[in-house]
Amino acid sequence: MLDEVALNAQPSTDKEETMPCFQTPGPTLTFHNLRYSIKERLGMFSMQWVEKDILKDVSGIMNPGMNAIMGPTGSGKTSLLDVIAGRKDPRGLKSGQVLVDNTIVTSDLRLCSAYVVQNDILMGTLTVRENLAFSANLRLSRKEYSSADKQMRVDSVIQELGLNDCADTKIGTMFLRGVSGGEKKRCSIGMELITAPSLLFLDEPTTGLDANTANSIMELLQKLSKKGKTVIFSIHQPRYSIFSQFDHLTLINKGEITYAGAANRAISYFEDLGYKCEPFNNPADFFLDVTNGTKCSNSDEMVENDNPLAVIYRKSPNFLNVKDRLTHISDALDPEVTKGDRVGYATPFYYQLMLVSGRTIRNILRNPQTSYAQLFLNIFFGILVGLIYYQIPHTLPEALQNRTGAFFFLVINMVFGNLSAVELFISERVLFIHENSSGFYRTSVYFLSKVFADLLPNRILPVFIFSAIPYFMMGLKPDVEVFFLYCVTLSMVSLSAVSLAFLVSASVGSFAMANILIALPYVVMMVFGGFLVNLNSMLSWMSWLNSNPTKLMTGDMYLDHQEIDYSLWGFWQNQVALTGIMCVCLILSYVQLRRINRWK
Ligand SMILES: Nc1ncnc2c1ncn2[C@@H]1O[C@H](COP(=O)(O)OP(=O)(O)OP(=O)(O)O)[C@@H](O)[C@H]1O
Repeated sequence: MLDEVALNAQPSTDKEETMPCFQTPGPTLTFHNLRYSIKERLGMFSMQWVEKDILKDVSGIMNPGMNAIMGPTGSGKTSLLDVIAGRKDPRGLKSGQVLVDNTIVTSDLRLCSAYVVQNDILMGTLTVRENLAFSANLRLSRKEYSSADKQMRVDSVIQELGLNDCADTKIGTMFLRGVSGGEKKRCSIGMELITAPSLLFLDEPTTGLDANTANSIMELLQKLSKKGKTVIFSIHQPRYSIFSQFDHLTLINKGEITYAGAANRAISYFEDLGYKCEPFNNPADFFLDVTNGTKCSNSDEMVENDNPLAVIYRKSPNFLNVKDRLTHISDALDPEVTKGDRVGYATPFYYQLMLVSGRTIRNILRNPQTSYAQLFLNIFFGILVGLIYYQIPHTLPEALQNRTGAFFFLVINMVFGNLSAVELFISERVLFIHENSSGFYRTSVYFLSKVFADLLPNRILPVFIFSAIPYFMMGLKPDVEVFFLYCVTLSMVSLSAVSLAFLVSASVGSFAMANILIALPYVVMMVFGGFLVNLNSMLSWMSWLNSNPTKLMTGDMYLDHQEIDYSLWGFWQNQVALTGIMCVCLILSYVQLRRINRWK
């Protein structure tokens, strides 16, 4: 399906459109008096919350070029980047505005600007080219770009980023060695460059890379900035060759700006304040030392303050100049005109579903361990049950005991054999959040692609194989209709178990939590299912927990003895109940996926 890029050249008829944002040359981004706070509990068990400001009255201007945000760990550089990129929870923004080319932007800016996250988030089983094609197919409108255009865009991004040699190499997973760290970072940048954005945000693009790779990534960004793009990035401790590529530098400490202006004037700014950068010292290290307070000033002007450099910066000509420009922009601002509120998906629902399902299937085929294990487990347990209960006799007491035992075993296997479904949304949670919040596809598309690509191949087909083996080995009724009903019942049990696993998977972010949550209802159902505990002796106040005992179908005599309704409706009401459980769990899973917090 990913090859769609080369196949389908027909124009789209859907009515969706992308926002034609920020064409070259890159926009100027300004931010005014940003105050961003988070809520923190007073103590571990306290019910009281306090507000902590992580950005305090921050203002600035970023023009086309290389704009670096630097500061010590925890100073707020990622928070500033996220707020101006519209990636941070808007509820935390207590005051301030972000403008792009003098127009207010909403947090939907994230859907039409490019943001490269710190930890590369790519589909590991796909090649570099396939990942880029996925981005191109979903994020370029079919009205404006034919398949050939998209193909050309992918090729030119590969060319531009120097990815020719690894274009057809897989990214790599835990089990599969793939491209190098630098190539992965380039591919992550390429995923964003596919839309030819003129505004590009990057969170610590050099972290985790060796010096040379970091340098080449920054050279690449500089090349883009020279073409007129506005490149804004946070960076921790760059070497000199990287620092010398910055056009504009914002230094931040404890959520306040301590310097903002031309990067090559920062040294003289601090020298004027009495700080001396020794010869051969890396200016970037020098600035961090100054901001951290590790370096002392000879100046008497330093005031006794929690963040003295921020106080001094606010009185500096640099800041007064920024303030002046921001006031002019604010005065000319039309509050009715906003950017970012016309943002829609570039491609229609069915097209997204086709591409995302295609990728999911391709991922399963290239990472088939779970599917093989599922199939093997089903065949193994099918034969095991068949051997244990081989040709069940028709005479009492074995007829009854073996049949109830066999059915209990079959149902338990259906339930516990599907525990692997809990990993479905957990393992790809970060990828889903990133792609969904970047406007690749709708939540419903991702959910349905998982349902189609997992339920059918992994959960229904193996059940039929599993069901058939013991059925004939046990010597149950050789009747097509009865065999069909037996398969339907086991499939429904399997689907209900998978749906419950989906719900848990969509609700929590860790496997440990998922295992605890999934085991609980199964154990309760097993105990109160009527097989392990005599229902008649069950405490009356707990009897509401017991499920319909008609699940134990062990022959007319046994059913009569147990006062079980084995009429037509008596049988089908179990299927209806299982279908109900499945539908409720699937709907709730979708609701949970929608509720996942996409904000940082
Ligand atoms: N969503 C959040 N919840 C709680 N605390 C947060 C949140 N976002 C940021 N913070 C806090 O705000 C402060 C600034 O965080 P931020 O990640 O912006 O710093 P940073 O300069 O990028 O640090 P680093 O270099 O270590 O990534 C930190 O103390 C951090 O713990």
